[in-house]
Amino acid sequence: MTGRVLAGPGATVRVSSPGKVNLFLGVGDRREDGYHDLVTVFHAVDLADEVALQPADRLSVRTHGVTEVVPEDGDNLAGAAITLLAQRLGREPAVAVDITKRIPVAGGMAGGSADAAAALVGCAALWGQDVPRAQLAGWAAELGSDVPFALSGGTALGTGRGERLSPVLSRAELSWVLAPAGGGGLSTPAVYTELDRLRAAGDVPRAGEVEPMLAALATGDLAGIAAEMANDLQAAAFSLRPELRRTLRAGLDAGALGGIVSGSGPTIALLCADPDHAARVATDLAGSGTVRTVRTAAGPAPGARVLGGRG
Ligand SMILES: C[C@@](CO)(OP(=O)(O)O)[C@H](O)COP(=O)(O)OP(=O)(O)OC[C@H]1O[C@@H](n2ccc(N)nc2=O)[C@H](O)[C@@H]1O
Ligand SMILES: Nc1ncnc2c1ncn2[C@@H]1O[C@H](COP(=O)(O)OP(=O)(O)O)[C@@H](O)[C@H]1O
Repeated sequence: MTGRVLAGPGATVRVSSPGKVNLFLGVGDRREDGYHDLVTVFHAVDLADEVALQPADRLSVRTHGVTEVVPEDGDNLAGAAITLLAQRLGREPAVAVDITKRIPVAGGMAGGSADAAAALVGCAALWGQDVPRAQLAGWAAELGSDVPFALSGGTALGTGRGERLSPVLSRAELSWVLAPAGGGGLSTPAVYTELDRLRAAGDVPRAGEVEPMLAALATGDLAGIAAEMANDLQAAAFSLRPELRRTLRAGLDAGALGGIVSGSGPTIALLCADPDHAARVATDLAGSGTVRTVRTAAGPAPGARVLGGRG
């Protein structure tokens, strides 16, 4: 159940919600409904957005901390989440939302999904509604394939279009260097479409089986995790953004254990041995001239959760 929060007039509920890296992303062929069946290992990282919600006369959504164009109000995924929740609970979506964005926009790290999950959890708390987690996860899946995982966080196996989750036993604490590529984000549908095009044009290697990754996670075998990282969307992201190859190469040359395009990209995620190693790789990569910004992060991180700061 979500926690019951008795929010008085003017109260603010703050929620932290994580970005993700797909440690493994196997993509099937395009389905009749336009989606692709996935076998993916989601891994939440502590690069998180913070979403503040307050009672108001009407729905409004503002974002801070990004230069990219992010839709506001009902077109923002957080606004869409509040509209859906209000409908289901028979209420007015009268909430002012303020999002501090840290997750790169359109970066393949599911930042919009994180904000949608935060809005669901935060609004339920603001309205003092005990919504069972399974109910919330069902509504999350209506908002987007990645939204249920942003609710759960941790490390999880995703199937279906990514919305069906099962727990993954993981003993690994992972240290990351994240390099959001310059030149703006990549559109998720465009990357899936490019993969379909590449597959129709020739033989594109597929990610293989997920079991070796699950085994490496279960034993906390960092070298095994690095070796088993795979992403079927990577070839499509490289095709649309060829310079990503250079960033990945520079990260590996800087000593990362392994590297991958995160989801549909263009963020490059580099696995490191520990936080100190990540800091060294980040410094080297920043000096390589192949990226504009570099961040470090750690996982697994918890899913969307109320921080409790109200008043
Ligand atoms: C690629 C992934 C990997 O985790 O993440 P991102 O790179 O976006 O973070 C996800 O599959 C993105 O999930 P999400 O961004 O929630 O996608 P949705 O809103 O559900 O769908 C947007 C569009 O992406 C395509 N899509 C999405 C999921 C899926 N399993 N197959 C698809 O083909 C479809 O064209 C769909 O219309
Ligand atoms: N709260 C939000 N944060 C970021 N992007 C959003 C949000 N709401 C809607 N969007 C739209 O969704 C698109 C994909 O955003 P995002 O979730 O950051 O990327 P990705 O799908 O690559 O993980 C953005 O280009 C933006 O137009």
